[in-house]
Amino acid sequence: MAETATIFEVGPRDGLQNEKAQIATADKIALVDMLSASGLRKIEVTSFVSPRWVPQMADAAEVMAGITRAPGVDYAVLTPNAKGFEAARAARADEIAVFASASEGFSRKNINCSVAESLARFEPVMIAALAHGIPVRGYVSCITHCPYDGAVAPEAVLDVAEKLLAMGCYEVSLGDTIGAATPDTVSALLDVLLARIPAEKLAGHFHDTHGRALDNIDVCLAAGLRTFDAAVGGLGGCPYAPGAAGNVASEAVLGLLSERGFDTGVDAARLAEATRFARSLRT
Ligand SMILES: CC(=O)SCCNC(=O)CCNC(=O)[C@H](O)C(C)(C)COP(=O)(O)OP(=O)(O)OC[C@H]1O[C@@H](n2cnc3c(N)ncnc32)[C@H](O)[C@@H]1OP(=O)(O)O
Ligand SMILES: CC(=O)CC(=O)O
Repeated sequence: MAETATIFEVGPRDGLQNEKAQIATADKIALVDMLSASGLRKIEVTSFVSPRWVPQMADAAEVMAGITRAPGVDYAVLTPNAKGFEAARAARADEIAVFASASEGFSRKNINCSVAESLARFEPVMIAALAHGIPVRGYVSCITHCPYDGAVAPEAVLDVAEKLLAMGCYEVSLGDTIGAATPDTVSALLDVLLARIPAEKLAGHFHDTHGRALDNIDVCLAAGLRTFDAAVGGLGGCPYAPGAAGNVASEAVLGLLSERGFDTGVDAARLAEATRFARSLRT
């Protein structure tokens, strides 16, 4: 029997958050429903962040209320603080994600605080989420490069990842926020991380700015990681990371994982329908 791997679909959130023109709430809902029908088991739907900071996600509650929940699918949302968590809980998110950075420059630009302050802010979110039985995923952005501070040391990533796991995150997703990672830098990072963290606690989150995302995923696969974030149609970018291009496309990750013999449970034809629709939403 084939070994399983997970595609964590982030298109409706990471993919759409950077679109300049406001995308209709109904279209966002339709996209999530198409993704649900494709067999994906993890879908990051939206983020409960400040609408001043990310106007595209201002309709988070409406999107969550409008989607048709498929059995067996976890619908995830980003929550940067307690206010975001309360909104996520009200919206019946199946899981939430807190997001930190390995670099100070990006942390300040993205969430207006230092890395240490962000972790302190996540503490009450974690406590509340775990008390309500809501699993929490952690992100570490800028795993090899920061658009403001330059190269990032693997030890800085390890420090934040270990703190997120110690707080209670079930998994940490390693964000190559501006798509600057290469197989060599990913390999060097994993050498440091895997000496302290089991591979099943880590996920890869690659942007494809320089066309290296699939090569980087291959390195992660060889190291034992089995969960990869991706955005349908290669949508994506981050409003606070100049140079961040789209996330690696879900359909490309599906192709790679299938080629490598992994079972993802995703129906390629259904995903292709969602891909066409996602591309039509690009502004
Ligand atoms: C790599 C990636 O893709 S990461 C994801 C993309 N980036 C993002 O989503 C950026 C998210 N960042 C943010 O939302 C903001 O930086 C914050 C909320 C974390 C911090 O911003 P600050 O301005 O420092 O927040 P602060 O706590 O001072 O509150 C300011 C205002 O925002 C509101 N606010 C704070 N948090 C939230 C929230 N989660 N949801 C909605 N509104 C919020 C406050 O109520 C307050 O509103 P008011 O001025 O009307 O009173
Ligand atoms: C939160 C994210 O979206 C991760 C990243 O790209 O750094």
